[in-house]
Amino acid sequence: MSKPSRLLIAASGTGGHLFPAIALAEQLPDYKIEWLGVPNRLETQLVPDQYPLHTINLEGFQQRFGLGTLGILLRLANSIRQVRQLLKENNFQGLVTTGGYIAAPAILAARSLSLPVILHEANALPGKVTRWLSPWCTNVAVGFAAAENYLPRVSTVVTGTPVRSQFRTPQTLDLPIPENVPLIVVVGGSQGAVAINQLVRQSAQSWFDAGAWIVHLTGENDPDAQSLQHPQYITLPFYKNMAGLFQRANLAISRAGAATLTELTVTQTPAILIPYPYAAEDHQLFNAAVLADAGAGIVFRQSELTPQLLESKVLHFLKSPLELKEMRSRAGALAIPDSAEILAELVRKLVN
Ligand SMILES: CC(=O)N[C@H]1[C@@H](OP(=O)(O)OP(=O)(O)OC[C@H]2O[C@@H](n3ccc(=O)[nH]c3=O)[C@H](O)[C@@H]2O)O[C@H](CO)[C@@H](O)[C@@H]1O
Repeated sequence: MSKPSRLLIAASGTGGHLFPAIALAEQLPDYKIEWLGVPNRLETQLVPDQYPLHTINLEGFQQRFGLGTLGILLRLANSIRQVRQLLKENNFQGLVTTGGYIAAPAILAARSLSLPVILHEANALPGKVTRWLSPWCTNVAVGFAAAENYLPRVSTVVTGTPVRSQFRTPQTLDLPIPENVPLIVVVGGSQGAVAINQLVRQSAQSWFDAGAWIVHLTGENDPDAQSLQHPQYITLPFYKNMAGLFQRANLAISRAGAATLTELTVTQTPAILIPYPYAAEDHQLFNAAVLADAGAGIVFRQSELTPQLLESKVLHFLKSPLELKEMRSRAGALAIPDSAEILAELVRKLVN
């Protein structure tokens, strides 16, 4: 039997970068996969035990201020050297990355060794590293077709963004929610969103009065997370079974990270989207526009959204099941549920 191919996956920082990479890795059980991340981010908790995690220190390189261009270049050169050494010592045959800062040294190191690189960009407005370095990659896959407009010199393929396998089969929900009540899920990306949490807590009473239940994923950093108590209200800092939750939900109130939006299309969950206003280059607004333009959701900028406006919009949806049904099917029309397999196929072609 031939030896398994060795693949390095560089994905780091947030759930939005990690979950799609984990979903892809799940489709490559015959590969010897190892992970590249940084020491103090979510990968130390989320990367499954079967993938050894190597870390490099990107501090300084990630800071926008403080270091001059020369400082940043020196850091980058140092990171590239570390990744090159890792790739050579372990005889990796290729690299997959989901973008972000970790992608810069990873792509440059792998290409300097002539290894194939597959870059997956989940956002509708590709990040800076993707825009700068995609011409160097062997293959560039995008989650949303809109991203292709920003990568004019690159040949890209629209693969969608991989979702964890649970999203594609019906999941049971281990939360005590009655069967026939409308369910609203509130989620602020993998870190939670304090501003959305506050808006929701101020608006929720009339949704309870209308019979709705709320599952509110607050993130770990909300000091007031426990301030609202109600029999129809479940609050958790983080929840693993997002597939079960989105499948059951009638409506989501959410930030507009690419991974979450992709999941919402796969589970066909209508959404009120409130893009994170401080995201790099306002990229969440571009993601949200993809769903809004397709009629799968509506978008509010955080600055224009008052508790009253949110309250009345949700009440409107709770009274309009037909409208929600149409939004569900429009969300479904955007979905590429087998994105992980499509990307895995690409990996098999290039890394062997
Ligand atoms: C603030 C910021 O810049 N965030 C970016 C970050 O995503 P960030 O991680 O903030 O957000 P995403 O929405 O893309 O992904 C969140 C992921 O965490 C999961 N989840 C969330 C809460 C929870 O309780 N349990 C759980 O499992 C979601 O199901 C999803 O898979 O990378 C994304 C992909 O490049 C970008 O589109 C986002 O804009």
